[in-house]
Amino acid sequence: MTHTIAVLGAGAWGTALAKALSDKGHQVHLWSWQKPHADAIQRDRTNQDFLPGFELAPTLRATSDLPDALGGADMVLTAVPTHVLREVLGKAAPHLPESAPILSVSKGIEISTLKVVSGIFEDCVPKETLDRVAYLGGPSFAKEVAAGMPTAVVVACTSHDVACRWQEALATDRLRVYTTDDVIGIELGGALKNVIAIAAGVSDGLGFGHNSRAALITRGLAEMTRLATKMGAHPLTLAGLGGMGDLVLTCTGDLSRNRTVGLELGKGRKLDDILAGMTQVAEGVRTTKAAYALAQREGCEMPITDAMYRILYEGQSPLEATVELMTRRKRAERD
Ligand SMILES: NC(=O)C1=CN([C@@H]2O[C@H](COP(=O)(O)OP(=O)(O)OC[C@H]3O[C@@H](n4cnc5c(N)ncnc54)[C@H](O)[C@@H]3O)[C@@H](O)[C@H]2O)C=CC1
Ligand SMILES: O=C(CO)COP(=O)(O)O
Repeated sequence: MTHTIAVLGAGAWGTALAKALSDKGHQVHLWSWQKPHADAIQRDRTNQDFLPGFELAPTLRATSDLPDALGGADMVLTAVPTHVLREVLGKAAPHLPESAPILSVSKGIEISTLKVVSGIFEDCVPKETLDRVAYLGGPSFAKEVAAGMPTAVVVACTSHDVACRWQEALATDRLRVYTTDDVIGIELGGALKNVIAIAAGVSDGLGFGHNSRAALITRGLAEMTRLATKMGAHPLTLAGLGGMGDLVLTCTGDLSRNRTVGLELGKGRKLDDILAGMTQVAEGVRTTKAAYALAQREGCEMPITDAMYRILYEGQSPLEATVELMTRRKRAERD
């Protein structure tokens, strides 16, 4: 069965998913907030700014008019950076098609409220819409999905029916889609791994080796799991695609924007300079601030996140942060 799907957000991930959906036969309306960008996609049949090199199907229609993008859609996918989601949902809410399943693919935590994406949805859409909203997680670089490389993701939703509808809409022989009801687990896994990915990049940028990176991945997963389970997640979710899977991908894969930020920091560049040279979002930079505050609120020890906070927001040198991390109080592994 094919659908008309509005994809709100024409960055790398929104475009890769829009491409996957339209290649599968769905009618896709891809919304960019900037008219020249939408016009260029519509004219060139590619997204030169965020996902160059991939041809988009003739059935995909790009627009910068939000009501037009949502008009006639029976499914809606949101793919904008977390810090603009509230603004985009505010504008989209009056035009959301009744009873359409919604899928958010953002991975972050809002700094001003410490809310994950489901919390932002709670504030922005009518209550009766909420059980139609699903959340996507898992190791999935946009470029590899666009290139048709086998990828496995997870759709989390409180409604099994909605999760299955997205599973059905997205799945192909190159995109395997699992379902889960653990929304908070998938959301926190996807957001917190970005912080650890920056740390792994810092480690590599400092010239450290595989031992250091493996330690960061493993102890990163431990602190991600500590916070997520405290907030209601199932521990096995964090060991799955949306936790461990995405963590390994972004801590080791050179396509990761978060890991790239870390690499440059480790080499001694300043955060502002690094960000000024980037056109794409590295969610982990903002998420570090939010996760640091969230850990304090929840009384949860997150030493790698704390170290990243000191590097990103207090100007501590990566080397000094490393020494502090390595010499913190001695403890048992499973504490
Ligand atoms: N790129 C990837 O491989 C993956 C990304 N994600 C997540 O998806 C979300 C989106 O990421 P990407 O598409 O990669 O980001 P991106 O940096 O490639 O694109 C961001 C898009 O948001 C738009 N934008 C900026 N300000 C806006 C505003 N005020 N209103 C509306 N749109 C605005 C930009 O013009 C751009 O089209 C993030 O939360 C990211 O963590 C999740 C999985 C994979
Ligand atoms: O979340 C991602 C892949 O699953 C993308 O990671 P980056 O945002 O670090 O590129």
